[in-house]
Amino acid sequence: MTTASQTETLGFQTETQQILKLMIHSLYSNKEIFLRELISNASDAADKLRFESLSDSALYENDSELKIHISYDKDAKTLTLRDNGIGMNREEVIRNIGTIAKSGTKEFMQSLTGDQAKDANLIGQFGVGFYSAFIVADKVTLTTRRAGLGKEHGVRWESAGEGDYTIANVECEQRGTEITLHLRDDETSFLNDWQLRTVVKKYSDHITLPIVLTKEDGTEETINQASALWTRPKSEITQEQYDEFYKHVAHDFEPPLAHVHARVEGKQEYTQLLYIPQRAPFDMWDREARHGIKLYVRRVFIMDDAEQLMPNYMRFIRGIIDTADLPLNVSREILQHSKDIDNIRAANVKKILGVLDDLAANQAEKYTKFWGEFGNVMKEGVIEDTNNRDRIAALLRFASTTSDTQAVSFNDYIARMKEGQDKIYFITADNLAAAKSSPHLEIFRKKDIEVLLLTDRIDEWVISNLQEFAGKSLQSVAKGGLDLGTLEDETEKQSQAEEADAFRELTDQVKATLGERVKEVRITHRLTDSPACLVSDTNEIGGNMERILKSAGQAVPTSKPILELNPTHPIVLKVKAEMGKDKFADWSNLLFDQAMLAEGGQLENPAGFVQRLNGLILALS
Ligand SMILES: Nc1ncnc2c1ncn2[C@@H]1O[C@H](COP(=O)(O)OP(=O)(O)OP(=O)(O)O)[C@@H](O)[C@H]1O
Repeated sequence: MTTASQTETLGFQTETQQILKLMIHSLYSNKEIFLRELISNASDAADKLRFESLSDSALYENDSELKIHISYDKDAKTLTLRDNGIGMNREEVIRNIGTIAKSGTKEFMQSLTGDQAKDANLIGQFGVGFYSAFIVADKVTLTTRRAGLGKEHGVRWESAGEGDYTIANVECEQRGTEITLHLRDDETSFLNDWQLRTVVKKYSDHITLPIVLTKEDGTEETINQASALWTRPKSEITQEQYDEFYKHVAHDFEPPLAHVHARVEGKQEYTQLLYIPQRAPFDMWDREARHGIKLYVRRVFIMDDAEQLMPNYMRFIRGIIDTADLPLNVSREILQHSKDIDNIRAANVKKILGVLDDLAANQAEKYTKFWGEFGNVMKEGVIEDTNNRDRIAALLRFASTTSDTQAVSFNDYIARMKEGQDKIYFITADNLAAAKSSPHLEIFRKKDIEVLLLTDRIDEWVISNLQEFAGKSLQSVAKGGLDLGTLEDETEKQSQAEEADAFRELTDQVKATLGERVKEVRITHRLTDSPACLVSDTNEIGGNMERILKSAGQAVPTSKPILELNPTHPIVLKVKAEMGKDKFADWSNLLFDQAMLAEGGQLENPAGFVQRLNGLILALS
């Protein structure tokens, strides 16, 4: 039980201390942002109060004019921010202020390099929030009372930002949170009307609540516009204001990559202000990741992370939707079954795809950055969003035999197709090096036909969901018989048929030797440099997919590969000459094993392979 004034000294989590230290060092050159962060929190606290009051208006305690106050005391060298928002109870203070409890904290700590410039970027991305106060203050006192609790339930938290903090229960007349920064001796330049006005204007003009400064002469002045940014006409909003608003809603430190702002009128009425971040958040692959955007109903904040407003594959989009069509008491459950919300989500997706189309067409550098950060998530869209599949497919970028980076679109590929080529060729592999050196590419190199190199795990699913693009079917170069259609002339086809006959006895005998390890053995002309390769049947899942599924612990139907031999390769000719002799079985197995290794597979019996290899080397020498 807590008694009034119960004082405790508690230690920060280890991570909190480390992050704090790093933050103070790395953000020092940009120290004024602490004001933005504290104002942003105060504004969120007001939003939360407004929302909770919808179902319990007593929470306003006869004080419904929500505001943020800034005042300072030159003699005491203190700067104070006060809000009459939701406030916190003791437990909430310990949980929210005493820890940096975020998903991704561990990943974040691991990603630190020790290089200050690099880490400064990362810390901004991670989110600095309340702790940025310690950039300029050597002591911070936070006094707060949660709306609806009696005045004896106030809490005072105090810390010098080193190892620990104290927390005590105090009487607190006013609901909300007051934060006093005891500024370091060299940070007193903030104790100045002009300086405060300038910084607030720069970073926090978009804040919907009035920010009231008590000036040196004791008079008060509202120093921001205090109207919701998204309700202002686009022509009156500067890029900088859009950027600062983004930082507030996204808790990001860097400006966004792009935004879209639109008002929809007619049957439904709503405003969209959506942003594409520059960088993927740390928790993008975390199941618990933040997802969705802020929902407002007629400018009243309703909820954060309204995941119904964005499909999963656009979970990195931040921003707000303000609608006139929902009741103020709308809940997450209602959102799940709302036709209005479905329509807004569909419209959001269209808007974001529109922005991406535009970046891809007109701002290549930005699009490349986007793809690097979010490409793998966008690929989920091909699987998830059948309505927009073709549009998303056009936004995909791949590595190919002409590009080591993921920069080739299907349209680029099609534009470079050879005369007579009617398929989009690709290969899937575990990594780029394996894809590039795959024997399956040899004939394509020889004929100068581009092949897409797909090395992300999700690519297998993307391809099987797409099947074709713009009427051109997607063809794995490692599946089925090689059919280059009109890319081959009649004489080539003729000589291939003749070779298949000439090698029939060999292929039959290799098949007899390998038995159950292979489905079939045949002659191929897809190889120029390698003696052999494995392919899978058209309807089977393929080696790469099989390995992915196995490593994910899934039961995989066993499919036997087809062994193809290169009739012009000296080793194959050597094996042909060995027919009927002692070493023939060793040679046959060797061909199979090396083909398996070349495609990134694993041998069932590696020691047996080495023994055979050594035996053959010795026999040759
Ligand atoms: N003025 C305030 N009133 C009420 N609660 C607050 C206030 N300031 C902070 N909090 C609480 O403390 C939490 C932590 O704040 P902090 O600024 O460190 O992180 P954040 O705002 O959640 O995220 P970020 O660090 O990305 O900005 C907030 O989520 C909120 O619950």
